[in-house]
Amino acid sequence: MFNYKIPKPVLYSSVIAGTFGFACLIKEWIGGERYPAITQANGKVIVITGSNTGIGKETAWELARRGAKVYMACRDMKRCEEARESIVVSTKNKYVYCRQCDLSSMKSIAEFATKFKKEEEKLDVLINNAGVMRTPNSKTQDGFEMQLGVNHLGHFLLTNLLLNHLKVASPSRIINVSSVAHLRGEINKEDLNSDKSYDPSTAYAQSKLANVLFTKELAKRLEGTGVTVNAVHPGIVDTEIIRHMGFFNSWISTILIKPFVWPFIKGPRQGAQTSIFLAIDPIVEKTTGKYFNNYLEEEVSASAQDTSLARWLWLVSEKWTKLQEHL
Ligand SMILES: NC(=O)c1ccc[n+]([C@@H]2O[C@H](COP(=O)([O-])OP(=O)(O)OC[C@H]3O[C@@H](n4cnc5c(N)ncnc54)[C@H](O)[C@@H]3O)[C@@H](O)[C@H]2O)c1
Repeated sequence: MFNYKIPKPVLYSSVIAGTFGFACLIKEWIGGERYPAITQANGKVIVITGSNTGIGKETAWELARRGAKVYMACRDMKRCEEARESIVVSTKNKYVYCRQCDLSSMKSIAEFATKFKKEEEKLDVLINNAGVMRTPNSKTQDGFEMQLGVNHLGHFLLTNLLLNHLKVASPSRIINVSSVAHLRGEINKEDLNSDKSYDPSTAYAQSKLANVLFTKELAKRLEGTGVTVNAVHPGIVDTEIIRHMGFFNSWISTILIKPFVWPFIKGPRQGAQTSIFLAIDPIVEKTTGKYFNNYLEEEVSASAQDTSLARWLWLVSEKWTKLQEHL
């Protein structure tokens, strides 16, 4: 009889390596397939908000790799420049630019749009990606609740200011990065700006529902122009979005919780794939007013399908952002 005992160090390291390998396989499976490399973006002018980190940075990298001229519309110019340099070096595409655009300031958004329109004659793709989550109770420079202001109102104004340039490039596309969190969102008509009471999680869900309602209403208003607009849930992605989430952003969580959840959450590159697909794939050139997750169209919540609510939100957003004065 064969009587060979596996030495303990060998046994333990095999178990660890096997478990790690299995975790990697789960992560790849959860992350989904990478968008296939055939579609190029040469000659396309693309604006991506919040593209110095996370999903936005990976979206910028991939579209630059495919030949697009990418404008990184960011709040923090130092971090934007660092990200831009790394993208230019690794993609060898020098047509990647940093431009200041703080979505918590209507003035900054208007300045960005004016400058962009002087620099470019058309815009092929606008990716409204920037976002904040569960911020402490705070207001933007114009007095909007921070999450509603940055995630929805800022993008509402930016998109409207760039619409003519998108029409010039028609067929062209807008992608709004929303979230599965919209499913539990409600639009609080009595206290949209959370002035009377504030809950960080409720305000985030409201802002992400606003992204879907904006997508639906804008798609209607753009019928016949060749400009499409779709929303996306990127998945649960390991990014800096948790920066305001106390314990989950602490070193204790990094040591005790992250190793166990790591296989089940996407990396930023994986989280960017559906945005990239919606930005350039020919198959969705005419698709508009839809919500996607992992390349597939998905149902949205009942509130997100409420057309009169979408119209109400549009009118309020138009008024609050003083859109007509900016046009
Ligand atoms: N990470 C997730 O699990 C997840 C899930 C669902 C949806 N999302 C959405 O994905 C988008 C990207 O988030 P992420 O996960 O990459 O997070 P992230 O924090 O890494 O990136 C967000 C980006 O938005 C920028 N930003 C924040 N405030 C801004 C402002 N005032 N002006 C301009 N830019 C600003 C940040 O600087 C950053 O570049 C967000 O809209 C988020 O709501 C993320």
